[in-house]
Parts: sequence; structure tokens; C-alpha cells
Amino acid sequence: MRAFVLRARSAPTDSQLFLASVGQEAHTEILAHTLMNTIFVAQSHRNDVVVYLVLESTHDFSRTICFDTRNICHIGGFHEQALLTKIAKALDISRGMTKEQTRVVDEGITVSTISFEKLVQDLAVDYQLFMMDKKGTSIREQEFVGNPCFLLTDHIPMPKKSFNTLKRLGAQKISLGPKMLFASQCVVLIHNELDINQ
Ligand SMILES: C[S@@+](CC[C@H](N)C(=O)[O-])C[C@H]1O[C@@H](n2cnc3c(N)ncnc32)[C@H](O)[C@@H]1O
Repeated sequence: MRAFVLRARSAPTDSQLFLASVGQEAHTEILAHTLMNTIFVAQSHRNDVVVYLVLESTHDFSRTICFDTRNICHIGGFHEQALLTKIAKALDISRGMTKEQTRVVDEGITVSTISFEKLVQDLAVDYQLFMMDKKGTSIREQEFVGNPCFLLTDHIPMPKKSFNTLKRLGAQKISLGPKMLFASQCVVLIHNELDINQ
């Protein structure tokens, strides 16, 4: 399995605010683009990928929306609007949830009130964590054994305190080259590298 975590620090957990933030400062379209490129291939979707979108602009708890491609049946299309609608639906379903609760959104899709820190601690049990960083080891020099999990952010960088948590969990920094890319571009390059080498 390949896992991808997009930590969207500026993404609102209120569905209406989330949808209204497309093209605005929070750039919530990043979530749809990243989801699209992580899950879909031409005429199909991958079936060995789990994507976690962590939305952190909230009055109560972060929302972690999980898309597990082993169980997803019909997501409603791969265009931006379909994916944004699905995320907004998950946010609506999550209203009123207490800390560390999970609800089913659709087949293969869940929403949880768990934080990024708790999520990565849980993922570290089954996955080797890789933090995407322009200054890390080149992905072409990295050997992948077992299940990799790639950690990305939106346009707001990872806060310093998270680095200590990630270091403790053995996360390694991986680079895709000298240009600063969108998260949605990173996932294409990561998939391609693994597709060729695994
Ligand atoms: C638009 S970038 C985030 C930019 C953010 N302002 C920063 O300074 O980290 C989105 C995500 O892609 C990752 N990323 C962008 N270019 C990369 C590269 N060349 N190699 C590895 N990761 C990259 C970043 O680490 C981040 O997780």
C-alpha cells in the first residue's frame, strides 16, 4: 500500500467556508487537485492507495478525511467540483463529532476528528514515513521497502514542533528536485517513481 497525507493547515472544516475558499487565500482547490492525482489514472483509479486529507482551520477539531481506494466504488467523477463536493459532504457529516471519533461518508471514505500528530503516530505502525522536502534525499536514491507513507503540506509549511514528532517516528526527508512544486505535482512524481521501480 501507498499512503499519502496532505496536511492542509489553511483548509476550513466548515463545508461552506471550505467551498468558498477555492481560489482564495486558503486555496482549498489544492485538496481536490492532490486527491485527483493521488487516486486516479486514465480510465480507472488505483487500488493500492490510501489518501488522508487533514483540514486544520477549525473551531473545534481537525478533520481527517480518508479515501481508501481498495473500497471506493464511485466517487462522482474526477473533476475538481466532484472532489470538492465529496470533501464538503464529509465535513457536513462530521458536524458535532467529539474528539477522535470516526464516521463513514461513503464506501471507502471516512471522516475522523483526529489530529495530524495522532494520525502519523497511528500510520507509523504500518508505514515508513517520508516527509516531502526540497532539501531531502533524492527520491531516486531512496530505497523503498514495505509500505511508504508520504507527508505533504499545503502552502503553509509544517510547524517546527511537528518536526520533532516526525523525527521520533523515524520520518525521512525526500526530495523531488530543486523546484518548489504543488503537492498535486509531487504525488504524480512519487507515483511515477514507485510505478517504475516496484
Ligand atoms: C507548495 S509546497 C509547500 C510550500 C511551503 N510554503 C513550504 O515552504 O514548504 C507543497 C508540498 O510539496 C512539497 N514539495 C514541493 N516541492 C518539493 C520538492 N521539490 N521536493 C519534495 N517536496 C516538495 C513541500 O514539501 C510541501 O509538502
